[in-house]
Amino acid sequence: MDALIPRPALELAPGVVHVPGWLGSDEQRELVAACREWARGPVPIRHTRLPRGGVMSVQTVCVGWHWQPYRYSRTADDVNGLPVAPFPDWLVRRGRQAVARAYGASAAAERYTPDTALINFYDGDARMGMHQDKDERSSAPVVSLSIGDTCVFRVGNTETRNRPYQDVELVSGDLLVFGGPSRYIHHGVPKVRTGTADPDCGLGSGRLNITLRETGLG
Ligand SMILES: O=C(O)CCC(=O)C(=O)O
Ligand SMILES: [Fe+2]
Repeated sequence: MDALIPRPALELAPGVVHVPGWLGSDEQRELVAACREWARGPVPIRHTRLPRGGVMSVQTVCVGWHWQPYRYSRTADDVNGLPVAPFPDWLVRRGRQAVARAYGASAAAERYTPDTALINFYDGDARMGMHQDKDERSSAPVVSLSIGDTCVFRVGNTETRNRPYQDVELVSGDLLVFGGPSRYIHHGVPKVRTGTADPDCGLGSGRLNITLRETGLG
């Protein structure tokens, strides 16, 4: 849905680029359809268990490599032990397009080869606390795609989980890339605005976020 007031692409901090409306409705629906399949199996989407006994409020399924706190493996040892679905070539290409859009076309964007996707589904009161994505051995950028309900995404700093930070709204179809000096920023999702999804995005309710990453694992 085109906003009445256009939202320009912005570099929020060095290496953090927000591109509103990067994905069209058709592209969003294709991603939603792919995520629905991955959510069914071979490893079903679930609330990730944390080492101290809690569970995350978001539901997550992984492609390429399985993430569990705080490591990657080929098999989902904390779910059903099965190998996760392979990372498709079309998603590598999508990741390269995202990096090129955010940072400009370059040899580095062409070399970007994400090999894991974490697919998070937020419903009800699901949120994500401030954290760093630091279980990857590669320092290549993280590409984040948002579909469905709008959320408040908190862009923090590399030093602490606290201020300074800035809050941005991620709307259905938005791209956010964080890399370079901001690859290890703390970030989180303090709020999802229930019922704000674009009706054309393919998701009836809730919010879907897909992050593409290079694990740097062989
Ligand atoms: O849902 C989001 O926008 C962020 C997800 C995230 O930070 C993560 O999966 O590590
Ligand atoms: Fe993250």
